[in-house]
Amino acid sequence: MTGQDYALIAGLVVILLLGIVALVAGVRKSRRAQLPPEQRSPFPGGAGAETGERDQPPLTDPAGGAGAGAGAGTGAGVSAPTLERPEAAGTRFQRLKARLSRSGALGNRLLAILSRGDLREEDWEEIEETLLMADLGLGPTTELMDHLRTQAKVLGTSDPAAIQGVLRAELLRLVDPSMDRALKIEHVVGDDGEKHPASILVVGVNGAGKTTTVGKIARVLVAEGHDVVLGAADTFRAAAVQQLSTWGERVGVPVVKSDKEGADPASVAFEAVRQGAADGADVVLVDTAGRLQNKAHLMDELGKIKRVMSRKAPVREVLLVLDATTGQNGMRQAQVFSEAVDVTGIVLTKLDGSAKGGIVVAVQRELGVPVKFVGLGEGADDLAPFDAEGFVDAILAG
Ligand SMILES: Nc1nc2c(ncn2[C@@H]2O[C@H](COP(=O)(O)OP(=O)(O)OP(=O)(O)O)[C@@H](O)[C@H]2O)c(=O)[nH]1
Repeated sequence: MTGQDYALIAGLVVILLLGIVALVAGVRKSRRAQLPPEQRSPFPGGAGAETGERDQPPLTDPAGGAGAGAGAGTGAGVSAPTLERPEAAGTRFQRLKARLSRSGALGNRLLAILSRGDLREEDWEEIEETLLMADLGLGPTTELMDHLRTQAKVLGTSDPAAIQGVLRAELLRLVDPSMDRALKIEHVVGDDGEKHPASILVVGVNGAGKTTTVGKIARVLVAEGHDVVLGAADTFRAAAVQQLSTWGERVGVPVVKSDKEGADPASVAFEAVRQGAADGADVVLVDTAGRLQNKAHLMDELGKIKRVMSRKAPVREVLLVLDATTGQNGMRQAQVFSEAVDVTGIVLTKLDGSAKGGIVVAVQRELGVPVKFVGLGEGADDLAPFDAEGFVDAILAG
């Protein structure tokens, strides 16, 4: 070959390389175009001025990392699905709060009683009964009734609007707007002195809505511009793993799971944390199997999952998912779960269509930890950060 031939081949190689680079850049750009826009985040470290544009998790299985038979991936195959753009956290409560009022037996009944004007003993008893039926709990109900009666003596009960104002203020005080409800998602510094993703463990009884909640919280975080990894540690129910994979796929979030049914959930949880750190994710959310609080070995298993997840860095949050319709039974669950794994926040699901909003107060009192999210429907974005004022206004709206 002549020198000219070599020059021609070199030129062709350069053109080919440039073509490949342009193609890869084009694919990445079009993928980013499918992703949610940056939003102002209500969470610490959320998307904002500092975070800038960043790559999202890959759509196909990231390589390796299959300790304990666990692997990560969305199962999306070769063709990249169009990613959904989840609703930002800030607008959700406003959109969904009508569902609380619609279920509003509480507001309607209270307003009907108060509007009678001069309240008699049987009216007071009816108010008390209404609050108890809304699962406010005995202690908070007694407190509220005492304040209400005292104020009624001062203000007189011929002005229903004044008493309603007192009722609103008292309910708000009980719901406690001062509680810190932000999800703790700042990075944690591990024993190795390195920054690790915030890991969040999600627990609760069967059917409370854990898997759905993990998927929904992932969407909230993605909408806020965070990189998330999910851990499918509900290895007991094969459908739960598939369910979580679908949640992940829809927003381009990798899901760490095991190929083996009945695999050790602690191993899957550990692998999720490891994968999250390797990917440089912000948050790792781990789903667990539903368990009855009276099954001691299953409660011990939760403790083990948390310990194993904490090997490199402490678990940031343990969220207890409670079905709001289970009423006082939920309180017992809350106590036992809290003893097993130190619950740091509560997610109340199925508050849509339930007149049991008082459980917010009861469960916060019982555990001393805040309700952080409320589930208000089966739609993918029907989970909202809890807003104390909005909540009280909605349940009183009737
Ligand atoms: N209406 C309504 N339904 C909900 C809400 N949250 C969850 N659900 C429904 O509750 C059902 C159970 O949800 P899952 O997420 O599968 O419950 P789980 O706790 O993971 O179940 P196990 O793994 O069996 O313990 C599903 O049909 C969900 O759609 C909510 O806020 N409102």
